[in-house]
Amino acid sequence: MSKSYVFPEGFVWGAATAAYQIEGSPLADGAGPSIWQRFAHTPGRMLNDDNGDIACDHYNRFRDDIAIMKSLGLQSYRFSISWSRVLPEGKGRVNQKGLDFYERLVDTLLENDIAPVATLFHWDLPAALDDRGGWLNPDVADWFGEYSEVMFKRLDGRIKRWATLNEPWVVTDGGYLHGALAPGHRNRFEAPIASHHLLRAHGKSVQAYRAIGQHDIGIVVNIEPKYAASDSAEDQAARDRAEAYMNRQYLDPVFFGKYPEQMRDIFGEAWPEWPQADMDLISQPIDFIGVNYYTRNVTRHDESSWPLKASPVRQPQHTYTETGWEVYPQGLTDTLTWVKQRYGNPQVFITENGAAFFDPPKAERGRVRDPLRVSYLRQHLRAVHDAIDAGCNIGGYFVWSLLDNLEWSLGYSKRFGIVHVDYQTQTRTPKDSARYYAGIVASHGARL
Ligand SMILES: OC[C@@H]1[C@@H](O)[C@H](O)[C@@H](O)c2[nH]c(CCc3ccccc3)c[n+]21
Repeated sequence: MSKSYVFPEGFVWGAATAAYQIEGSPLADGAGPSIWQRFAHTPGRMLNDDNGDIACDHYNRFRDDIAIMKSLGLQSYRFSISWSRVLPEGKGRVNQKGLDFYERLVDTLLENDIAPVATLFHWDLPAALDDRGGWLNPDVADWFGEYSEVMFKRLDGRIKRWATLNEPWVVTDGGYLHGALAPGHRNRFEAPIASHHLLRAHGKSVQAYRAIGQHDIGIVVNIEPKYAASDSAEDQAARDRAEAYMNRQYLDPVFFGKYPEQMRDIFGEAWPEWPQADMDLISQPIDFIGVNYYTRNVTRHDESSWPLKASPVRQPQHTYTETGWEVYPQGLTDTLTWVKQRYGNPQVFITENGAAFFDPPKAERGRVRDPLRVSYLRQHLRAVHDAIDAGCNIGGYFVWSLLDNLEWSLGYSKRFGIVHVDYQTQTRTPKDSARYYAGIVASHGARL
């Protein structure tokens, strides 16, 4: 007898996007540049010299995109707010037209019975703040608190679920340690400082919310479960370091008020000591966490890898996506039960889960067949249900992504959308996976 995959009453079905990846018009209506607008116009940083000047033109087409969400039966939509649209210099003067865009977006979502979930920071730091040191300047926490307050005052109540940061790990590892993402630094001493200031900024935003907000606030982290490649002590230690570095470096401070002990092993002299007052600010209570899950990592000790001394071991028995990620749905169940067990079963939303497989640049007679993505979604939604059966407190699921969009420095080469975008005509075409997902939503999982 196969089990029923009907999800609990109130489980929320949604899709996710981010501002710089879909909006286009980055400087319209008084918006200031972000570090991603600057990075994307820096020769050599972006595949095919792609940039977000147009992207999915969502800034102009958001009503059509909301109509698509409605047609799919989505109950919620996770998007991010471009800080420099609202505060062109990152602080001080508010650009009302920038705020107006997000107000129109939110009101149109509500008119269509779609609950907005807003991420305040999804990597696009105002360039004016980067000129002042960005995440390396301790004042950035106050700047983020000020921006948060502007947004809470204008939209709290219509937005009932706020996320402060999207994936501080990626911001630090990509933007300050390895340099593949904006602002493109490669500095072992900067990375821990950026991480800490990101978490302090999270804390200032939560503090601001507790003073004026009436609903829920949390943080979104990417979790990639680590599995030792062998029983050897060095592979186990490598796994522990990798788990501390990616999966615990942010959640341990938020939930326990302290960093994993492995951080000093990893960064050595580059790992500072921080005051307890900072850890108290970082670890004030939140209402939920967003978990972004894509893949797992089978980890071995690797003396040559920097700074982790750990490397992934490829798993040829499994399918890999266009971004080189192993399809491993059990890793999502393992991630959710790990969060439950380690952090006391907090409310979790899967705020991103999805895959890039090859999709054609144009639809064929109004159709885009994406069987691998349909299979990916089925397997991972079943994995979520298994975690709920194991007692995990899961509030909902947001597929990444609603639309094909700008995959950061990989440009438009990777398509994660359940809705296809023809970048030459801006035509949207729901893929087979969108129809599949709509059926899951309509049956609340019964058709899984
Ligand atoms: O790469 C797909 C998406 C991005 O388009 C989103 O903006 C971003 O939030 C996002 N994060 C991740 C996970 C990052 C990650 C994957 C695997 C290993 C380490 C980190 C995947 N994605």
